[in-house]
Amino acid sequence: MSARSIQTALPGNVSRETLERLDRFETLFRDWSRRINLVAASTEEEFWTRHIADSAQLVAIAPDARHWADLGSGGGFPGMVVAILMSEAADARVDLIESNRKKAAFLQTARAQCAPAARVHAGRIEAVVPTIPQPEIVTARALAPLPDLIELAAPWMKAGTRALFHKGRGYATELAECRAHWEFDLVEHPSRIAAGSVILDLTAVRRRGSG
Ligand SMILES: C[S@@+](CC[C@H](N)C(=O)[O-])C[C@H]1O[C@@H](n2cnc3c(N)ncnc32)[C@H](O)[C@@H]1O
Repeated sequence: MSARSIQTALPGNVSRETLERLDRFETLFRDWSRRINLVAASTEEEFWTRHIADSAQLVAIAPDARHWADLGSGGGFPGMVVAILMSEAADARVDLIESNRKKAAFLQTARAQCAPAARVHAGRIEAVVPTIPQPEIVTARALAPLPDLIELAAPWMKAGTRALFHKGRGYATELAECRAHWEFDLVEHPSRIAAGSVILDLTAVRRRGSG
């Protein structure tokens, strides 16, 4: 499978240059995967669906957003894929935060070769978030339960940043836990890739009792 063969799962019209960037990212990803764990080995075969298309579906939800930040980016999902898809937008910026030194080195290499819109921060989310200007969208996939994600992104979300969080089947319990401490507007987008999974779209987040 290649970038071209999953183009129907990608948002909008994806240019030839962007498809080439995605192909370059795959080559780099497979090369580095031989030395470090970038995703669970069992999912590498489904690179284009489980990782690229799963990440790319976010851009279809927020096509006009230009400044994104991705928490715990790992091997680049979803942040690096968003950054590649934004490559031709002059004003695009995607901040990727990853504390693992080797994964952050991979992300720096990918930025240099495939994704000029990406900015890689090798550090802990708690320390890096206050150093980044408020993004329009914050994302996270497979990082932490929803209550912890909201706490990590709270400095931005309380100021109006919209969150797009990938979540699997157990998300209803996590939402119920969040509602004990937070109020927010919610849209649940069914995943285009994984049956039963969702993209939780949270806006207007405020802590309960904060007035
Ligand atoms: C399970 S992986 C998911 C990676 C990627 N988002 C994905 O879906 O493939 C979680 C990643 O978050 C990073 N991480 C966990 N806690 C972090 C923190 N407090 N600050 C920065 N990165 C963190 C880990 O190093 C790891 O690479």
